[in-house]
Order: sequence, then C-alpha cells, then structure tokens
Amino acid sequence: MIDSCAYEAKPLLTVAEALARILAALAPIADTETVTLSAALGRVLAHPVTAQTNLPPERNAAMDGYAFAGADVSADAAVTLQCVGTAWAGRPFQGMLQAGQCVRIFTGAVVPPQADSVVMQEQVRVDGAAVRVPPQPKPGQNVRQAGEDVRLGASLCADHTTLSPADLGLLAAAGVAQVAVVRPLRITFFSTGDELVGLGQALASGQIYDSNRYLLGGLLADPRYQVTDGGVLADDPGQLEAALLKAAATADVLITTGGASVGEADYIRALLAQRGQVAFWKLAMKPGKPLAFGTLAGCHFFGLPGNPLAVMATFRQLVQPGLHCLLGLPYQPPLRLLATCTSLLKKSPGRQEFQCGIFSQAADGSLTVASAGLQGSHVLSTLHKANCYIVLPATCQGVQPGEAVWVEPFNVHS
Ligand SMILES: Nc1nc2c(c(=O)[nH]1)N[C@H]1C(S)=C(S)[C@@H](COP(=O)(O)OP(=O)(O)OC[C@H]3O[C@@H](n4cnc5c(N)ncnc54)[C@H](O)[C@@H]3O)O[C@H]1N2
Ligand code: MOO
Ligand SMILES: [Mg+2]
Repeated sequence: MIDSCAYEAKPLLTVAEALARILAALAPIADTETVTLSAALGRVLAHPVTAQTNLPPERNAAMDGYAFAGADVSADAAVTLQCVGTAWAGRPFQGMLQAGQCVRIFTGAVVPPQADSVVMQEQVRVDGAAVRVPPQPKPGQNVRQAGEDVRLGASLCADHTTLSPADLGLLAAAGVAQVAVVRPLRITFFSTGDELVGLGQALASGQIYDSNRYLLGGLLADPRYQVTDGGVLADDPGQLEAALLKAAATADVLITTGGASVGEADYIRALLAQRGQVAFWKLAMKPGKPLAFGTLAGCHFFGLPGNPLAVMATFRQLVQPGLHCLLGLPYQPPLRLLATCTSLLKKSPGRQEFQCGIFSQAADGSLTVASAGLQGSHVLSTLHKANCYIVLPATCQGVQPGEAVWVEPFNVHS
C-alpha cells in the first residue's frame, strides 16, 4: 500500500496547534522604509512616534462666542462686559484684555492669555460693544487646554500599529510628515492544476476557470503586502519545482492553492518535503484539511487546498495570522460572537468546522445566524451569500435550531 493511501492513524493537528506552530515559526521582518503620511494608510508603523508638540498646541475656543476672565463674571447675576476686539481661528487677538472686557472669539481661535472662559454667542445679548453675559456657574468652560489631547513627549502611536485613518489624522495633527513603516511583505501566489483555465477562454470538458486566483488575490489585496500573481502551474512536479524555486528567490512567502492532498496529481507536500521542510501537513479543520506549511528555499510556504472554501478558511484562520506575525503585528484572535442558530446544522465529530452563515441583528441587539446553504468546500455560491463563519468545535455532532453557536463575522479587519 502506498503511503498516500494510508489510513490516518494519528490524530490530526488541531487548528489551534497549527496556528501556534505557524506563529512560533515566523520571525518578524526587520526591514523598514520611510513613507510620507499620504502613502502610510494601512502600513505597519515600524517605530513608536512621540508627540513633538502639545495637542492642541495652544489654548483655544470650543465654541463661537465671547472670551473673558472668569473673575469678571458672576455665578448668580448677569454681567455686562465690553467687547474690545476679535480672535479668529488663525488670527489671534493682539491686544491686552483689561478687567471687565471680553473679545469676540470663534471656534479654534487662541484664547487670549488674560481670558479663561468662553460663553456661546446664543447665550449673550449684544448691544454695540456691550455684551451681557448671563450668570456663569462654571468659569473656565468652552476652552480647550493646550496638551489636553496629547502632551508634548507622550506617545502618539505605538510601533507595529497598522495605520488607520484615525492614526493618520492624529499624526498629521502633531505635524508628523513621514513615518518609518515595515517594508511590504513580498508574497507570490500560484494556482496549481491541469484543469484550470484563465478567464476569456472557452472551457473544454474537464476544465474549470481558475477562481482561486481571484479569491486569493482579493484576500491578499492589502497595502502591507507586495503581491505577485505567479499564474497557473500544471500538476507537473518538474514545472512546480522550477517555478516555485524561481519565485522563492525574490519572495518572503509563497502560497499555492491545489495539489495539497493525497491524490496522485497532488505534488505539493512531496515537493516541500524533498526541496524544503514540512513543518506540518493536514489538520483537523473543515474545510482546509490538507494545508501544508513549511519552508522552501528560504521562503515561508503555505500550500493551501484547492477547494475555494478551503482557501478562504485556511487563509483567514492561519495564513493571515502568519503574515501579520511576519509584519510584527501581535496576534489578534478573530472576533467571535454568540448567536442563536436558526438552522439545523449537520456535522460529524473530528474536525473543527467553519460553516458559512448569514448572521443578523434584531432591533433588541440579539444575534441570530442561519446556514448560508450547502457546505461543500467547492460551493462558492454559499460563500458568496455568507457574511460569517459559524465556528463549530471538533467534538460537535450537529446543531439544533435554537442552540447558541459562535459566529465569526467576515468584515472585521485587523
Ligand atoms: N482520499 C482523500 N481525498 C481527499 C482528501 C483526503 O483527505 N483524502 N481531502 C479532501 C479535501 S478535505 C480537500 S480540501 C481536497 C484538497 O485537494 P487538493 O489541495 O489536492 O486540491 P486539488 O485536488 O488540486 O483540487 C481540489 C478541488 O479544488 C479545485 N480547484 C483547484 N484549484 C482551483 C482553482 N485555482 N480555482 C478553482 N478551483 C480549483 C479542483 O478542481 C478540485 O475540484 O482534497 C480532498 N480529497
Ligand atoms: O478540507 Mo476540504 O477543504 O474539507 O474540502
Ligand atoms: Mg487533490
């Protein structure tokens, strides 16, 4: 009996063990590059950034109104102040406020040194230069203090943050024009299989279109990655070896889909074993069982199964955390929420399953989830309809309607 037909004698690796092995095997890349802030969205900050200025830099008004000294007004009675000038955003008041005086002020304008409070214009009565200020129970209000947002020297952004629009806003507010970021991870991916045909060609019998190329290409579309589409490779050991070794010369990570299982045209594991190292192959995961992970010619290697839903599941659960680890990002488990399942879910014990679901939230905030349809690992229409995984433990033997299940929404980014 040949090895590939041998019964699976030993228990398969769990998804958690596979993840732990991947994270342990991948050391963050150290290379950095400097980019302008406008090119930094979605990149990984390489070094912490501290504030070189207070935020706000100076005391300024939070409202359009009148600025005055708290000592000049009263908590119990209205007071009339004399308006002696205007403080505009970008054009501070140049004079000196005396006792009993105020200035017209607009939101964002520097509060004159002698003033400490701003009253909204809706609350005063103005008659020429006379401004009647109602009783002020809280002097000091409507003034943003210098440094109340961020103090000079305090941390603006920790290193190994993936820069979000909010992060860019904060860095720009502090005058940071460029940042050091981790260089993009160089990833080359291939589809493998004699049956695969490119779009635009007619299908002969036995052929299918190469959909993984678009599915995986889409999953890899990320400013943190520099992706090369290696195209389709035939189920031919010589061609696979030559193409993968060539790609390894310039990539950090190689990803293939297909040929990862035990069929006689499945060469990926054997190639990895002969020309590189297999860290693990096969895990107790559905879809995704024949995933191979290891190294080839100095590159990290993920051999994903060919079935499209297995590509998605292994990418989300294992490849993406690995890529994040190479970028130095701390591991963040996917967000999972408890929801009431409204469908009957079939499952045999043995593998942790990632079934495609459609979850929704009722007006009272409660979550329900239904099966998205047929769960075969080739059923792309189910994946298309789904907005989450229903994550079922290996031991689970099926779910009755009304039972609580864990749901992993698809569109939560890290
Ligand atoms: N005897 C066994 N057979 C299989 C097992 C097993 O344990 N024992 N595992 C099954 C599981 S689970 C999976 S998943 C698949 C994985 O197969 P491979 O990784 O070897 O992939 P292929 O055989 O090349 O293809 C599988 C399937 O996917 C289609 N495919 C492949 N590439 C693409 C592509 N780029 N775009 C669209 N579809 C693609 C291919 O045509 C096949 O239908 O193995 C099971 N078998
Ligand atoms: O693991 Mo396979 O992806 O079940 O079909
Ligand atoms: Mg196969």
